[in-house]
Amino acid sequence: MTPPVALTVAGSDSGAGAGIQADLKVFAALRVYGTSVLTAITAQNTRAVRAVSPVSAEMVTEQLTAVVEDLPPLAVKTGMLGGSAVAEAVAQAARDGLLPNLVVDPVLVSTSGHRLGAADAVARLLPYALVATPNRAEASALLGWPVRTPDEMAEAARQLADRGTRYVVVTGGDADAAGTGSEPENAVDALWTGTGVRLLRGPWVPTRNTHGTGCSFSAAIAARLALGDEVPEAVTFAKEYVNRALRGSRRWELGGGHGPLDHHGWSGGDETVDLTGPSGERWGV
Ligand SMILES: Nc1ncnc2c1ncn2[C@@H]1O[C@H](COP(=O)(O)OP(=O)(O)OP(=O)(O)O)[C@@H](O)[C@H]1O
Ligand SMILES: Cc1ncc(COP(=O)(O)O)c(N)n1
Repeated sequence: MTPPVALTVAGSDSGAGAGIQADLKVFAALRVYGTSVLTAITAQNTRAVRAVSPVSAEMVTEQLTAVVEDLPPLAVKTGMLGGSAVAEAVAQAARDGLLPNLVVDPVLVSTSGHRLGAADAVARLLPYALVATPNRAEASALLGWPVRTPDEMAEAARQLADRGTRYVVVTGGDADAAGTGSEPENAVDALWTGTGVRLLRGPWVPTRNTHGTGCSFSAAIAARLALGDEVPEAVTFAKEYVNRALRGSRRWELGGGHGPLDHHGWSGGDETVDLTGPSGERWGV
């Protein structure tokens, strides 16, 4: 059967743990045909981003046109955009109706600490997004106040939806969502559904290999939307997928920094995923 098409509009990560490369791996793992529009080239590995070379807004528009006129996507995700000119080129494509089921991952800073984008550039896309997936730092930068606790994540999701995004998931996976500094029991995300907030809890995976979790999460949402899921189902699926991929690469030794995820389930058998939370509840929405 012909697979559905998804599109990622993002930066290249030469280490291939995040960015375009991660997105295409997720699309392939989830049996969706992935297409790509490059917004920037990064010289990057698991330890650091050494250099960034932006792609011009004109070239981004050319790539978008080439893809959508021949391989129209059923869902689209954006990651690293670089500057405002590229963000505006993508926003124009969205206004032209070329980017259905748009998932915006507001990439601002890499796990290794390098600045990859600007909040005002991301903000241009929020009115056209079906789903936005900021982590707490990104939500803080977009809103101008510090987002730390699950209650604050829920409020941030609601406030960001006021910018025109239908569904907002504020992710808290990158640190202890309760702000205590210790290893959390659950990775908590807050999903604004249009009528209220649901907290999504998944078992915390203790691992250093977290490079590309946010990219993989948003790509998995886009892939599931392309396959016909409603947003809450797509988000739940993506959270389970990332959890499995984190567990799979827990013991991998790739690079000296934050290593990548097991996108293809290669570790499958030896890392069983327990889909019940610590208190026995089934997690998800
Ligand atoms: N160690 C972990 N254990 C379980 N789930 C995690 C862990 N880290 C992240 N997640 C989950 O992964 C998804 C992506 O969230 P995260 O907050 O890491 O994105 P991000 O900070 O944008 O990622 P990155 O910037 O590393 O690409 C969320 O559902 C989050 O709960
Ligand atoms: C090209 C590109 N896009 C996105 C990220 C963010 O991913 P992470 O926060 O895991 O470093 C990245 N490092 N590089």
